[in-house]
Amino acid sequence: MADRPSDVFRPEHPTPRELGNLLAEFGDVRVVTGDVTGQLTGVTLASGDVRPGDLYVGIRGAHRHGAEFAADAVRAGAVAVMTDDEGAALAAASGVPILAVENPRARLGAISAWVYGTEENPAALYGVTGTNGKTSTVYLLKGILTQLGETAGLTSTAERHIGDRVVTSTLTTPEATEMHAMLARMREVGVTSVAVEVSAQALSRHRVDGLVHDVAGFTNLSHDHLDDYGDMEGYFAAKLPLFQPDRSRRAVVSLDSVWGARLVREAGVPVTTIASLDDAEADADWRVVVTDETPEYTAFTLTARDGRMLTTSVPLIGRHMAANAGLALVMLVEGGHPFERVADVVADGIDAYLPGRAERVSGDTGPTVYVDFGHSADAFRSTLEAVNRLTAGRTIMVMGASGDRDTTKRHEMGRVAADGSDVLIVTDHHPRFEDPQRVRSMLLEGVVDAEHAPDEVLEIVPPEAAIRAAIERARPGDTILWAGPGHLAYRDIRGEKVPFSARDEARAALREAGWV
Ligand SMILES: CC(=O)N[C@H]1[C@@H](OP(=O)(O)OP(=O)(O)OC[C@H]2O[C@@H](n3ccc(=O)[nH]c3=O)[C@H](O)[C@@H]2O)O[C@H](CO)[C@@H](O)[C@@H]1O[C@H](C)C(=O)N[C@@H](C)C(=O)N[C@H](CCC(=O)O)C(=O)O
Repeated sequence: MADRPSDVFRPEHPTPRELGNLLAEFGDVRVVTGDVTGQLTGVTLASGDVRPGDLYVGIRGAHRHGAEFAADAVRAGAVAVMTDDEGAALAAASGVPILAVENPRARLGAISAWVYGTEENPAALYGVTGTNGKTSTVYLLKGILTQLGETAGLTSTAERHIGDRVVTSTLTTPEATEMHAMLARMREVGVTSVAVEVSAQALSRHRVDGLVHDVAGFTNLSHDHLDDYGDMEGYFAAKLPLFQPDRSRRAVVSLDSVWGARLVREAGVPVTTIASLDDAEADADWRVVVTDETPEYTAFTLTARDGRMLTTSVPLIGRHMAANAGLALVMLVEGGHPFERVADVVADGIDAYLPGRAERVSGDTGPTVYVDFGHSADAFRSTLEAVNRLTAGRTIMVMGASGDRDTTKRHEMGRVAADGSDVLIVTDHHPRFEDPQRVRSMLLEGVVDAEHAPDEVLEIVPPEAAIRAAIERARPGDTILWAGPGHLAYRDIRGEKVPFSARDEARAALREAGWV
């Protein structure tokens, strides 16, 4: 079978379900046409991903109605189509039974869980949400779980790990159809715990329906995605459902952002709290205190209110990474791992590799270069603070912002970037369909409002030229922070995914400059 991401999301030995039983199980699903006999072995939302035996679900999207692709799905082996009334008309000629339900997207989680038998999932689920630090926390969870001797799975913005298979992600949180298929596959390969990165969009769009997390974790909340949610209240409201009993059994909430205390008040499950910032709420149940910072690692202690304490480190820069690691550790303790055992396995440090998260791409000579995924003012602030503490020379920042996404955050991103850097190079990231010049101008307007003026502010495109300009200016002892592109292997330019890796580009530029 072709090695495409959707293949590893599938169980290899699915238990067939009778199509007729689906109707008995889900009383709101109606038969529009056809004879509902036959068996289902999968369910999918995308015609290109259909496998023989699938139920194809056609939903109305932002651009198309999925039912328009019912005939393609049937050619690929779909045995039935489920859609809404509008879709039923579009799919009428597909030649397989057509089922209708009022809001198919809202039923996807339950139906996928039924098809793949994941209602009773044997693996422990650890779900992480928040604006920044979600991806890092799920990688740290996986790292610590592995140190604890578990077979851990992971789903994140960067990658999905299913047993020893690693595939690159498209969405942060997969659609419910893929999520349940992936959990079924993980069960087949003996995964015992799964770290799940849960985006606000995933909660709003029913992508994690049918999942009950053993522990839900909250990192922080700051300005992002307001194009989707209007204001911070709306954004917070989108995250809140993860902390209700139908989605989680218990929660660990960081008090490092003001929204943490609010979440503690509004969560519907038992909550344990953690804090790492000096000015964060004083009476957290757990506290992270950074004891040492180097360009290679951040060491910290994690102390409980009752005096239990562990000492460990993360192979990453920044106090925010210690905060993420503390959250992961407490989530595991809340998930039932004895504290003493957790403390023991991490005593020599947490073993985790995070692709494109403050990832050091430089060698031992020349300037230090990190590539990071941070794309909010708050993320810039945390990483720049770490870089400035660790840099003897100058801090050179290369940054851009995504086109066709929340424009209101750009001003603050520009301001924070200028405040924290000695040389600032504004470049392009994913323009999508937006004029990249407009994106840069909005960032530069923020730069003008900064309290601290960098020695140099440059606007350089394309990003290949921007990183070379940064390296040209850098001397040993300086640090270059390239924020935004992270692990990604493409740039989205007018809807086309143009191959591009900031990590490879930075390494190539360092080689050209003779530093490696
Ligand atoms: C705004 C949004 O969420 N869009 C998602 C949506 O796309 P859409 O509504 O445009 O879909 P569409 O093109 O109209 O197609 C409608 C239906 O027809 C199907 N179709 C379409 C064409 C075809 O040939 N065959 C076919 O079956 C599609 O699979 C879909 O089910 O449904 C698609 C299929 O599942 C998603 O890939 C797509 O996510 C896009 C890529 C996206 O960028 N989403 C972002 C906003 C997002 O969800 N981000 C979050 C958070 C990131 C973060 O943490 O910062 C995430 O979890 O990734």
